[in-house]
Amino acid sequence: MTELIQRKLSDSKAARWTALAIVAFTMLCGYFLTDVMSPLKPMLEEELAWTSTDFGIFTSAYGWFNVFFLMLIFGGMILDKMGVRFTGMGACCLMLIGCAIKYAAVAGYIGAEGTIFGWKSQVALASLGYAIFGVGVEIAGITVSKVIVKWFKGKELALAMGLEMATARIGTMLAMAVTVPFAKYFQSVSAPVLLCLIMLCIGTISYMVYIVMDRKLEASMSAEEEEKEEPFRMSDVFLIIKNKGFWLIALLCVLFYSAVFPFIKYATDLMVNKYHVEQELAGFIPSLLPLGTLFLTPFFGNLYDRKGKGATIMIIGAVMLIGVHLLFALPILNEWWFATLVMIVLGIAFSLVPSAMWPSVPKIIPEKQLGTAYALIFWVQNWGLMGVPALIGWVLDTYCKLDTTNGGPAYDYTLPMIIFCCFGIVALFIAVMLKREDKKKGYGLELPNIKQ
Ligand SMILES: NCCCC[C@H](N)C(=O)NCC(=O)O
Repeated sequence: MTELIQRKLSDSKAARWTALAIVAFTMLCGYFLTDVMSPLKPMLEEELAWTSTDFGIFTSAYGWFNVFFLMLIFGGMILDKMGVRFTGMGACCLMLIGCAIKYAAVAGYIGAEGTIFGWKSQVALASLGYAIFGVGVEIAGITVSKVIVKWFKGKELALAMGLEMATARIGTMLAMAVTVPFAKYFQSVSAPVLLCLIMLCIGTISYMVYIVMDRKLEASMSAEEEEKEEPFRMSDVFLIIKNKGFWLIALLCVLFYSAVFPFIKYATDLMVNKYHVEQELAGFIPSLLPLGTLFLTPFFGNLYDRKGKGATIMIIGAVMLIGVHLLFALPILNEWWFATLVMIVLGIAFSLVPSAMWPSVPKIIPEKQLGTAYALIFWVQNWGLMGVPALIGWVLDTYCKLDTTNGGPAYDYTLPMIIFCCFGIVALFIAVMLKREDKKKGYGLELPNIKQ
């Protein structure tokens, strides 16, 4: 009797790495727009008369709808109910709409004059666009995490997640390095946003290609495997939020990322103000951060896949984060080369924690609840991504303004850097608790991901 052994499409190395490359490119385009305005802070102040508070409001808009309208949580539920094809396309459309509104505002096509709710119309409309984009890119993020679990579970899961994050961070790196020269070349602060809009169109087309692959993957799955995909139930949310391990990961996530992503928004300005780097070159130093993560996130992901030690990796990352922000806060060595060295260390910390954190979630939460679990973690994280930039903008305007009559720096960044350092300290505390919880519950965070 001939026995037919059915091979899933994801069993093919070429197919699963191709699927990964396609969705990672979509994320690259999303991350480009996420950070494109950061290096433009000094130009926004000079050309559009934005204050640090305006910049802080705009930056915090990223999380408005995700946090207050629970859009991310709905996104996670939609993902678990409707699947990655529908949700991913919806996320791409939201990114495009948000980016178009943001471009129209920064270019002065809408809201060039007047105020809305007491804010400059331009700031309010650019923020609205960014808030819509924020929903899209976050839902795209959880969708892509689920896509990767679908193709890589029991295989090179952490390496794949690391590579996806590394690719996405090329977007952050481009935003840091090319934005100011690009804006100066076209003599327009909005030109880089237009470039992002074009990139997002390409990213959306790329996701359409993935949809074709996803259909083929499902067609290749046995009926038994498809049946395993039980429908999502509301009670799943309660099961997730009753899980202590979930809360520890969510808290570690918000604290760690609050000390990194909002820092990136101000890093170029820090380089100008504390390390006296030329405005046009200042973005290059923070761009080293995502550059380092390009190689290190997959490297640490691979290490986690093969050797385990996920919880320990997160603890080491948190310790490094504290050291880095302390060095940026201290009034020592205000030299560009020192800032560069410290930024490289931050790049290592920023590779360690995500490479272990995201692949640890499927060890704590069952696969059918993963979309919702990632969404809930991103939701908690978005409180930080929304609140911290606004807090730093306000702190800069209120406590850190310097006398600029002799053309010196405009801000003293000591206090903002101490705030970032405090997030690192609490993150370390949570990471230690997570390791203890893992020992108690046996999640297997210290074990390798690859099943022999
Ligand atoms: N600058 C992009 C923000 C994406 C936030 C997203 N919720 C996330 O944390 N993704 C994982 C990562 O490490 O980028």
